[in-house]
Amino acid sequence: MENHTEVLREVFGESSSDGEDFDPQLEDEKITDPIPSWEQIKEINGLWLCRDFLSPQLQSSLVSSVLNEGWFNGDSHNQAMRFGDLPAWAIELSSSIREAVLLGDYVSESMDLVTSNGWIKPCLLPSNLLWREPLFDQLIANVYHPGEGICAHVDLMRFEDGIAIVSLESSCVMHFSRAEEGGSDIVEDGEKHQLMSKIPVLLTPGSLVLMSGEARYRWKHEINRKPGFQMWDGQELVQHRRISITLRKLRQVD
Ligand SMILES: O=C(O)CCC(=O)C(=O)O
Ligand SMILES: [Fe+2]
Repeated sequence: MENHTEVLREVFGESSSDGEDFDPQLEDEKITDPIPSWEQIKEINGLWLCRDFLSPQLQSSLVSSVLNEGWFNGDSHNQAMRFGDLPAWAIELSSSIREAVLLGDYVSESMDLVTSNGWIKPCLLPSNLLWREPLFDQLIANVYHPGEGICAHVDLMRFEDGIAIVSLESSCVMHFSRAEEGGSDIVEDGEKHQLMSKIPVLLTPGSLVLMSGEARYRWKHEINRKPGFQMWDGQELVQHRRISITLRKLRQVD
């Protein structure tokens, strides 16, 4: 962000003091409590994870809001999509995402921008995406029972760049693999194995994933919850129901 003071002023309001210039240092406690901690997935440009995005209370209230929509009342339904006007809770969720990005960028930019080797810290989400209106206008809520997941895919091109996924309930491992075809495949015992290894990312309840740029367009993501695939730290994760909320923006058609 170019001017954080302005941005923070806009989002969090004026300083409570007497009209003096806004001083982020003085405002620290108000605006950085709690500070979201963002982790960059180093192997994949544009992939960020915020593990403490939603407190346990906010997680349960979000689960209630989703279930209260009645989308999953029949056993056969495990996915719901909404376009355009999103439910109030989803609009609130979008605002919290924008806020978490702003706070994350604010915290990292308050440190030295340029490191000793001249490398500039990448931002969480390019500002043209962060400030578009609305930030998101499409949502998918998925409910996964134990053993259920989602095949490797790149999200459809009908959606713009900048995709957010909020995870609730059971933890899972999402794997990322390069979307490029051919090149590095080898054939062994009649099966195709990709030389390129998959990058595992642990999605704990209440976490937020942000995908933009390469992470969104050049990497596939998948969740394989078949036995043996949900390994983390040498242990297989115990599976319960998992709910995810994916937020995206539809591409404008000219
Ligand atoms: O459930 C998830 O965490 C991912 C969902 C997803 O990738 C999608 O709906 O495109
Ligand atoms: Fe996806």
